[in-house]
Amino acid sequence: MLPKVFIDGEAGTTGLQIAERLRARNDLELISIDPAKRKDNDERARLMNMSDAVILCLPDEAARLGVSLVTSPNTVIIDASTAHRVNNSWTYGFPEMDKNQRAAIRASRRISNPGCYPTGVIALLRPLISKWLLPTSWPIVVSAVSGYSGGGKAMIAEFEDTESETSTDENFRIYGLTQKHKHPPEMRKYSRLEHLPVFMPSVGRFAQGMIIEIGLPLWAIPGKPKRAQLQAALAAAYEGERFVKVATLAECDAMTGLEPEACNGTNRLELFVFGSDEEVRLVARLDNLGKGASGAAVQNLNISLGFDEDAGLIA
Ligand SMILES: NC(=O)C1=CN([C@@H]2O[C@H](COP(=O)(O)OP(=O)(O)OC[C@H]3O[C@@H](n4cnc5c(N)ncnc54)[C@H](OP(=O)(O)O)[C@@H]3O)[C@@H](O)[C@H]2O)C=CC1
Ligand SMILES: CC(=O)N[C@@H](CCC(=O)OP(=O)(O)O)C(=O)O
Repeated sequence: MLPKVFIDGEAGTTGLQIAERLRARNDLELISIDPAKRKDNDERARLMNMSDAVILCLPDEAARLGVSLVTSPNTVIIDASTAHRVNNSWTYGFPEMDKNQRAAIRASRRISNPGCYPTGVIALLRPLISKWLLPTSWPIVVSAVSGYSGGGKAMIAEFEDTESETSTDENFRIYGLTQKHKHPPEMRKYSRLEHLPVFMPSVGRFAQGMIIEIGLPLWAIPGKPKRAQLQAALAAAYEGERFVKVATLAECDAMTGLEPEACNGTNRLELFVFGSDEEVRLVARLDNLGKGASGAAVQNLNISLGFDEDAGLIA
């Protein structure tokens, strides 16, 4: 019998893209809820408990409630929301983060999908901190820009639907001005930082794709690490990984700019170390709906259910 997979929130931005990646597959059965019953808890519970895996693509509160509906001990939950990302009872669904992480994901029934921005931050910082090239106490400032699909259906309507009450004609804006964004605790925990990073997100008039940047004044860091050491640490950490690509220094030096949409439609995460031995710009690029959400959820599902890790995904 094929494993059954239920996406709760299938009609949302993340859910739709997961369904798109799974619908074409013949190695699993996708269970869909009658749209009229999508907020009926009895029906949700029935479908969840008959499934081998449930992917929650819901706002945080609805995701917490969704988890409480799962009583079957065999059902794996992959939660795309922020609700359980720093909860020690859950496994963080970032397989490339650590050599043991895949095995942890495979053994777990509660997997929390990483946030889109934290995916870039953790991918850049964790190897540098692990190799002692950056002290855990270093003050980190993260600047980032996302496409507007990052804000889900509501933000898509803001940018695309001129009839919407919240319709905007802005092309770009910074946000998260109070430093209360939901992502810094996750960035701190899995990068192994002592302090919360300062987080400076922004959104632009393009649907999908994102860039995350961290500037490091190497001259000020104890031990004065060289740019090549940083690049080598990243390249070593992700050697052999099909979805994480670390640019060589020559590739970085040949570039004069970087746009955020190049990974769209893929599950790729690209990492760059620009600059000199004095100052570097660490950069991550990904599709917020690819490795930042839906692609990552499918990758975790594949690991959890024992499929090829890249089934349904584009590297
Ligand atoms: N968009 C992105 O780039 C990313 C999103 N995520 C996370 O994924 C989750 C979903 O986000 P996204 O897809 O963007 O959001 P959307 O707003 O696009 O979709 C959310 C879906 O959840 C449904 N929903 C809301 N409340 C309930 C409820 N109580 N019971 C059942 N269904 C409900 C909505 O139904 P309806 O609107 O029809 O009522 C909608 O279909 C969020 O936690 C988000 O943080 C994670 C990484 C990136
Ligand atoms: C442009 C925009 O608004 N982006 C969202 C991030 C996407 C998201 O929903 O966050 P998760 O990755 O944690 O689920 C935000 O900043 O809240």
